[in-house]
Amino acid sequence: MSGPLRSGPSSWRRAASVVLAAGWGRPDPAAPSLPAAGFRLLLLQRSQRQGFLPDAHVFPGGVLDAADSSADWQRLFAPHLGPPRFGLSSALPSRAAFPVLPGDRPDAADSDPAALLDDVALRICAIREAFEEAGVLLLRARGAQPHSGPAPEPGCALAPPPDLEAWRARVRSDPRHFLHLCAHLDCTPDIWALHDWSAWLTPFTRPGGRRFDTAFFLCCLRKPPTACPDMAEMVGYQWLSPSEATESFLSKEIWLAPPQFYEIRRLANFASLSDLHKFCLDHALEGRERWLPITLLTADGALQLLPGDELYLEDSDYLENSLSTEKKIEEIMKEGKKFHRVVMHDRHLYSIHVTVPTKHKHVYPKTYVVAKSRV
Ligand SMILES: CC(C)(COP(=O)(O)O)[C@@H](O)C(=O)NCCC(=O)NCCSC(=O)CCC(=O)O
Ligand SMILES: Nc1ncnc2c1ncn2[C@@H]1O[C@H](COP(=O)(O)O)[C@@H](OP(=O)(O)O)[C@H]1O
Ligand SMILES: [Mg+2]
Repeated sequence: MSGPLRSGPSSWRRAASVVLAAGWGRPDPAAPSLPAAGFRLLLLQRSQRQGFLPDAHVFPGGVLDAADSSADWQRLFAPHLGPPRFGLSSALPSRAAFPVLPGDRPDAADSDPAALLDDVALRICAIREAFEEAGVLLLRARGAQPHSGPAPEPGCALAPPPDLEAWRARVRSDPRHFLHLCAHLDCTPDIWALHDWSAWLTPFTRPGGRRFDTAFFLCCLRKPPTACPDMAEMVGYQWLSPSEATESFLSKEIWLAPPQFYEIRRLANFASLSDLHKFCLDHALEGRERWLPITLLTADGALQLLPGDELYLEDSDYLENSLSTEKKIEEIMKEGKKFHRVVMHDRHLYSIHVTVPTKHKHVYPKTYVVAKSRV
């Protein structure tokens, strides 16, 4: 296996995404007032003109803007909820030491006492992006009974305002308008409905490639809100269950990048929306981990190695390099036992191998191997 050749440091963009899981299917006839049993996920189709992941299906999300941590939000959250956490439950213990990014900095609020904490600002970013990209408003009326900590039940998105398109154009041109929209609707971003879920760093693929440091939040909704892609950055959308999304990917109807595929397979562990929501409430994560997948190029495909895998190297050289081998995937898989990896046989054929125990009370996907006839 060959190792690193030095290349310059990437510039990292901080970003946030929200995985929207909405109740789907017929309610139980025995308990019609309860929400539907199953759930589907909102996947947005990126434009082919995007510089990064063109045409991919992704969860709503994008780059953190200074407006997301503006102290001006404090007035909107008042009088019930105040800084620093605005009623969010206590902070997760800080992340593992690896990897440290060149641009890692203290929480914005450490350097500017008026700025919002990253935990709050990243949630506002994900909620703003869901509005910009899908027209979905994850907002909460300011007059609603304040609750301390995460939302006890899955909620609903707010009905879009009649002048949705005008507002969306304003917010897209200047993210500061998102606060004005919230004030106009007498709402706050529903930061309590977004649960910490995961964090992914874009793996190194080539020098100068775009790199994101993305926080993923999970939000359960009782029913799917109307989604309306902006038809610029996003040109389509689908609500798909984890198994439907997997099938659509394998049959080449949609393309998913490995982190999205991993998250979809992780969500396949949950049989119902209430199981998923209960998991988010009961298993509030015990720690924050940010994963840097390391790419291992093989003779016939590639692997993305994740922390805990026996080939994973906690070495900062792999922030800017991949590994390579002349061996084939099958050979590499026969040699090992301790797996936490996504195997990329080709662009539409991934498998996931997990034999490591989970950390921080999270759940990992089950090993997912596609039938030999499809390989
Ligand atoms: C898509 C986002 C990076 C936001 O981008 P935007 O253009 O909207 O600002 C983000 O939502 C996201 O998905 N982040 C997850 C981490 C990430 O970077 N995922 C892509 C991984 S690319 C990869 O694995 C290479 C695989 C390949 O090209 O075959
Ligand atoms: N009409 C359009 N077609 C393609 N991409 C668009 C677009 N309008 C905006 N974008 C791109 O979408 C990205 C914005 O993503 P987000 O707000 O989710 O972070 C930006 O990419 P760049 O980062 O390449 O400029 C922006 O250029
Ligand atoms: Mg985006």
